[in-house]
Amino acid sequence: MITTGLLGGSFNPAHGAHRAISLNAIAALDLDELWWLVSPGNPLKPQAGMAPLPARLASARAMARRSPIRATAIEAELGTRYTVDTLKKLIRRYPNRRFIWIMGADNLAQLPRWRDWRGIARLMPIAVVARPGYNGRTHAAQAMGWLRRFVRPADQKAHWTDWRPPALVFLRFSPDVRSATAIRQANPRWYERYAGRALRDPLTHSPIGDSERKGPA
Ligand SMILES: Nc1ncnc2c1ncn2[C@@H]1O[C@H](COP(=O)(O)OP(=O)(O)OP(=O)(O)O)[C@@H](O)[C@H]1O
Ligand SMILES: O=C(O)c1ccc[n+]([C@@H]2O[C@H](COP(=O)([O-])O)[C@@H](O)[C@H]2O)c1
Repeated sequence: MITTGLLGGSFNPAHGAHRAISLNAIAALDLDELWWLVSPGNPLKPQAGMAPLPARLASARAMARRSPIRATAIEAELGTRYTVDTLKKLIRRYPNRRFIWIMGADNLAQLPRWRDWRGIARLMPIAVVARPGYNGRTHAAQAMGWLRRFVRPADQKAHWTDWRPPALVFLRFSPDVRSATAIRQANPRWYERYAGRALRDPLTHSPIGDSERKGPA
């Protein structure tokens, strides 16, 4: 079994905190690999301000260099946008892997708005990474109303492959305030440096569509 963490995101763009939490999660959860699932489009985020997928994937590839992190836009190939659909397909497609879903505490807060979020928790264990400004108890009260009974002690995190989902573990690394929002505010045209690149997905080797390279509306 190849243990594989999954960090889904917009990566608009990828930044140092993505890398830092991923490397820390690899160590904490004893992962063989961690995949960044660069989303074709978060169903809850507006299209406006979202850089083209090839630029976001290119930024993720650059940020993941020389590490066990693999940046992929596999959802574009699978034709999925909702996490529950993606995870079902990945489990079917990679039977020799054991997956764990990883997300920042900000995403735990909005999890009840995701399609079939309890179904997601039944598919694989979930690791929630602390993020400055998001306190699990106050911000994620709704999600925790159901998930609290499945919380595992953090000191057992390396044994997550023994857990039968639903199972949830909280990971606390040194707090990292970096965010894609701050990067976009400082440099709204960050994606221009990646314009015009022919791109193959590092995981699936499929060409990544470049239909709208112009940039955010
Ligand atoms: N500084 C951070 N600490 C903990 N988790 C983070 C941090 N930055 C991003 N994440 C997590 O990484 C995943 C992908 O994040 P995303 O691509 O949305 O970056 P972001 O910085 O949150 O973007 P934006 O500011 O545009 O919302 C999410 O699960 C998010 O919670
Ligand atoms: O499945 C859903 O309903 C759903 C709703 C909102 C976000 N997600 C996923 O959550 C992950 C984090 O997204 P983001 O934009 O906050 O980086 C990414 O993989 C999205 O596809 C999934």
